[in-house]
Amino acid sequence: MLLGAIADDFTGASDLANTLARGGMSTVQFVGTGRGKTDCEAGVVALKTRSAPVDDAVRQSLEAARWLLEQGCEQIVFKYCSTFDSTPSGNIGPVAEALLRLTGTGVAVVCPAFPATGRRLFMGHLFVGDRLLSESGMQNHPLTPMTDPDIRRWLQQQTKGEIGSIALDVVRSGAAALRNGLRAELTAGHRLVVVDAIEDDDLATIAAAVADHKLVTGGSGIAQGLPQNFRNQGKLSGTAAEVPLVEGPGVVICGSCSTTSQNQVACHLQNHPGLAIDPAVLMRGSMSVERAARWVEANAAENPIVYSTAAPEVVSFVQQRFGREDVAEKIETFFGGLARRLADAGMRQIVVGGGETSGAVVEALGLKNMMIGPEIDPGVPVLVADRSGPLGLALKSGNFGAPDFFAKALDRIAGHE
Ligand SMILES: Nc1ncnc2c1ncn2[C@@H]1O[C@H](COP(=O)(O)OP(=O)(O)O)[C@@H](O)[C@H]1O
Ligand SMILES: O=C(O)[C@@H](O)C(=O)COP(=O)(O)O
Repeated sequence: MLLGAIADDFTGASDLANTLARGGMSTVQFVGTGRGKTDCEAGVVALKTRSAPVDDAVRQSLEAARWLLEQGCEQIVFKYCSTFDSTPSGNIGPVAEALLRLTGTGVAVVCPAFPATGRRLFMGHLFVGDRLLSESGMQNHPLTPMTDPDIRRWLQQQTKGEIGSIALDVVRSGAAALRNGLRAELTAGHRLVVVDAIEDDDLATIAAAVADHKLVTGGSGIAQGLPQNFRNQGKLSGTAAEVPLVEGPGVVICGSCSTTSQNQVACHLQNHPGLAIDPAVLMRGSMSVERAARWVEANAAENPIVYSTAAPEVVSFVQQRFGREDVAEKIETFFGGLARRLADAGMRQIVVGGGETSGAVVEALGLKNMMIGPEIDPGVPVLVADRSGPLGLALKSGNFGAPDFFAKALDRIAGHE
């Protein structure tokens, strides 16, 4: 393994794995460490640490990094969300600082930009499309409401060290100027440096500037140029793994409440049967995995959807009543159990909406690793795992994908255009 990545959630991991695979590195997404096939050029370890307690997130990330370094990785990427999902008390800052120490790195870039999905960083401020992050809908996220678009200020609340920043004009001056800028930041005692990027070319410049950095942090955009660094050194084989097609039956599970997911759920419901999961009903114990599974099986021929997706006011009402973490855990456990019950009974395609939800589903399925198939929409590939035969998956970030993503994902897993 040449490049090792640690992703703080499962949709983020598949987003990054997709970028590295498209960049020409043979890539595997691991669920936890030390398991399954390691003969790849890039390994992405998917963790579910985005909303975990800080100490837990740091411990798991360090364990993953140590394992990747043992596999021979020359560079470690810490992948977080392109909308910088975190709270003022963590976890991006503490994990990044712990990885700086572990890898003996002086300075690392911080860049969540992902222009293909509208995430652009200018003067340290993050935009989603034409809106500041804090007006993009992300301010209503159920677990990590992003209420400040200034990434320097947000990250500063999470770290012990002082945060540096490099503006777009330095990036546009080229990789050498950026390297000098990073050195100056290090001299000033800034070891995590927020770097502007608004176009793919900016990301390519940043990637070239950090070719010899042991640690790189960012969204998946930052990884677009990294395979080229290894190619320049003649280290890539140029061979990609064959990923099998997987025919149905299929189901969609959505626990994301983002604006994008709300539209995608509504779109899928126009032509497919749906089962809405009311968290209050779940909390009272009046809906069981078995009941939902029977409903899915009765509708299996029509690619049904099971979802807890709801509007912000509905989400905050139920959170006030039962507690934010308790509700999230109940829903995630339910969806994990549902996926396992369905896969045990022969479901071969599972499309999931939401990062935490995807983590719960993949962990409940007990998968070891996943091969990376074709891209469905920017940032979301087909994944194929082995679970008594091939199991086709798509793990969709809450904010990614076209309105018809769910139907398209099921088609793509089966190899239908
Ligand atoms: N109706 C709801 N009310 C409250 N919380 C919900 C509801 N539906 C889902 N959740 C929780 O909200 C979180 C959504 O996070 P996630 O799955 O990561 O989606 P996203 O990718 O949009 O961030 C999960 O923990 C999920 O269990
Ligand atoms: O960087 C991104 O936006 C995604 O890769 C990602 O991390 C998705 O997280 P969720 O929106 O929580 O699914």
